[in-house]
Amino acid sequence: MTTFRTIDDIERDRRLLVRIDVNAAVEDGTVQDSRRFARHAETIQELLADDHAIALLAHQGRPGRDTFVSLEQHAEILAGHLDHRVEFVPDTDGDDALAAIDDLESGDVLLLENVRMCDGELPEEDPDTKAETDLVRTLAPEFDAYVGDAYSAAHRSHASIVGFPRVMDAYAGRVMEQEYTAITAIREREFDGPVTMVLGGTKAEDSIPIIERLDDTVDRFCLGGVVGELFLRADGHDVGYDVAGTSRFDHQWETYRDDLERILAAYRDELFLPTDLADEDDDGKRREQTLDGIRKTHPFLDVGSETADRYAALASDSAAVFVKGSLGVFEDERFADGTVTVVSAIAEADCFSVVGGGDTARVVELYGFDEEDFSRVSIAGGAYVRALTGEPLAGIDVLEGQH
Ligand SMILES: Nc1ncnc2c1ncn2[C@@H]1O[C@H](COP(=O)(O)OP(=O)(O)OP(=O)(O)O)[C@@H](O)[C@H]1O
Ligand SMILES: O=C(O)[C@H](O)COP(=O)(O)O
Repeated sequence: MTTFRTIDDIERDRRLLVRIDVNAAVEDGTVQDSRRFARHAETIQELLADDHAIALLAHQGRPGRDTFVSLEQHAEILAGHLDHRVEFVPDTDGDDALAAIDDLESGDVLLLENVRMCDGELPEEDPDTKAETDLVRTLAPEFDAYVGDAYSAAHRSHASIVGFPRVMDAYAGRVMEQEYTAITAIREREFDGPVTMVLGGTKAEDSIPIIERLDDTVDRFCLGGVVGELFLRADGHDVGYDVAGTSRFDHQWETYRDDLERILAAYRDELFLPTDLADEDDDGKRREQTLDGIRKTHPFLDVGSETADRYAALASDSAAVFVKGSLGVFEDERFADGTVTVVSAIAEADCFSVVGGGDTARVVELYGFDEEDFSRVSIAGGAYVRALTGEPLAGIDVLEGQH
């Protein structure tokens, strides 16, 4: 249930400042992934149908990283998804930006330069402080209303997320509304049957609080990926440590060993661990090993087929399934079987389903799944984890504060 106003509540033909999140993987200066563009295009199409004049605010990367680039190419990619011109202005809140905003007419779409190039944007501060930044003070008077559509950045208390709603009428865009509804379902909905979470990926720091805080809601956690191996190590198996130059395990083990062992003991009935794992043999082929007498000599890159089938059966027999993190390195086809088998079972099952995680949700696109077969394929990463663990999202709180 949403507790904020949405774009359905905006009168037609207004001047709107719309915060989207098209932050993407960037290699050698070039954007690699367009999922977020496609989603925000849906919100923008709806706004265009209502004759609004639209200026878009977004970020890419962070200062000091090589993904911190101009949004010029983002405007082109977005225009492709919209099938509508998107004017790019290489300025965010200076004279050039104000001149372009002044020229905005109904049906126009303008993308301002990377908002993280503005001094006031980034430090995490409370909404009232962010409302005092030059960015907010300069741009807010130019518009009738603000639309917050950047759910995947809603965990950041940045000026463009929390500052504008303090001083303007603010509404949630479709992405914000849909992601919020799907993800908060895990806490707010009663499901008529078991709730399963596929919990993999690389980060113990994400998985530990998810298990602890969703203990009452989730009946089975199917563990895999680096996280699964760390739990296997906690269970006394000879896996879950770095070999062959990897550096994913030992530092996490040192940091989280006590938590992993404690959680395994406390929630053993709900935790499902891999019973076989896959690695690469000397000929570069996939090789599977069961846990009996297992010794890690190569990096394991997927769960084995016995584990995948077991998890798929659990997913098929669930009223709801949430995916956070993959069961293996699905980007390499040889090690996609675990994740793809389970995601296929979810797609076929008649259950409420959310596939999320910044990297993991790519599996849907990469392996040709139909998004319609899931209740939601989330485009959020950090915000997804925070929402699952029940932490407030600053960008949602400010929208709710308007109600
Ligand atoms: N056994 C493994 N060894 C190395 N990497 C793995 C393994 N299993 C899964 N991964 C990697 O985990 C990644 C997905 O999990 P990640 O921890 O990045 O979580 P996410 O929720 O998808 O993303 P994020 O938290 O960054 O938004 C994939 O890119 C995959 O290659
Ligand atoms: O990609 C994301 O998760 C969001 O855009 C937030 O980006 P950040 O982690 O750089 O704040």
